[in-house]
Amino acid sequence: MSPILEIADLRKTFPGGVEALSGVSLEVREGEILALLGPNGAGKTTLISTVCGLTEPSGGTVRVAGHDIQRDFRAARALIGLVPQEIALEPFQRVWDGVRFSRGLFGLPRDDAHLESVLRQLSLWEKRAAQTRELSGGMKRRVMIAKALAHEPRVLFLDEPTAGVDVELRRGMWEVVERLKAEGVTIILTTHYLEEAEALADRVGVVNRGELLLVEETGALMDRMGRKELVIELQEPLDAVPAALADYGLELAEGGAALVYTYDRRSERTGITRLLADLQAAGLALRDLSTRQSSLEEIFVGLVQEDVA
Ligand SMILES: Nc1ncnc2c1ncn2[C@@H]1O[C@H](COP(=O)(O)OP(=O)(O)OP(=O)(O)O)[C@@H](O)[C@H]1O
Repeated sequence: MSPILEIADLRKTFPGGVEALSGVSLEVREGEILALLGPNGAGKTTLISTVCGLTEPSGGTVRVAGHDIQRDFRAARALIGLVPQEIALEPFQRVWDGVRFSRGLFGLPRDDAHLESVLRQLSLWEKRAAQTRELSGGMKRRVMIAKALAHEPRVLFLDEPTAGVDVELRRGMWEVVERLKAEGVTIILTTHYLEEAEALADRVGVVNRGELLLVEETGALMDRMGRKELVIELQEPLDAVPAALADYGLELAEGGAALVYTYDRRSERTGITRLLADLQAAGLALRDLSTRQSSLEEIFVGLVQEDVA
């Protein structure tokens, strides 16, 4: 299947000289959720704005379902829904009027059944007659999404959909995103929350200093980069790692009451069996063993540091 979004060597240098995008290439498959992760100022919003035609690229091309965003702007833009970072709504506008207006902007015929289904999907149907000023912050965000979906786009951009919202609202937003995916909408979201990418995304792209460092299946990224730690709790605390165990790169933790061994869970030989035998040979009595996997957060920090080095 050909990708729904094709970005090739996209560049953006702002007047004043900031190079926000320095040659980003990316293909997004229809129906997937792609999360773009990156620190503040990495270029995520610029990437989205450029794809959506709000910022003019300095170079490169963007095609949406084969339509070039510059040469064939109207056709390309009609396929895109954009939910920007900032909530921007008319305080006195009623929810229903707002979504109808958004659809009208694309010159589409009235389709109340579609708008009703969008509002229901976002749990806003009961609020259709409310003015936006009467809504909670979480509802306002959902109204922004409803407006972005009013013209039946095939690709939806969500720029930090859960920035600054509490855990419950964040989970509610994840459900919304998953429902949209089930409807066949391709979703590209930016986030600072690594658990969000891990929970939602089929693939993760890491952006740093205007470059896309990698794009990879979320699970494969975890597998490839995921280190595991074996935490060995000891009966008696230690002052230092015994010299006989120096080869394992163990770290003391919990005030000497635990040793931490880091290994690659994909490698054939993790070294755990030998380590346990050597622990016994060194006369150490164990209280408990546990393992934990490095999170996407640790992977991400590692990647960005590599890029800086
Ligand atoms: N209109 C503009 N004029 C000049 N520079 C800009 C403009 N918009 C963004 N930049 C610069 O481009 C770079 C990338 O910014 P961008 O907003 O795309 O980052 P981001 O990854 O979305 O960050 P955040 O996570 O903080 O939203 C930054 O250095 C920013 O200061």
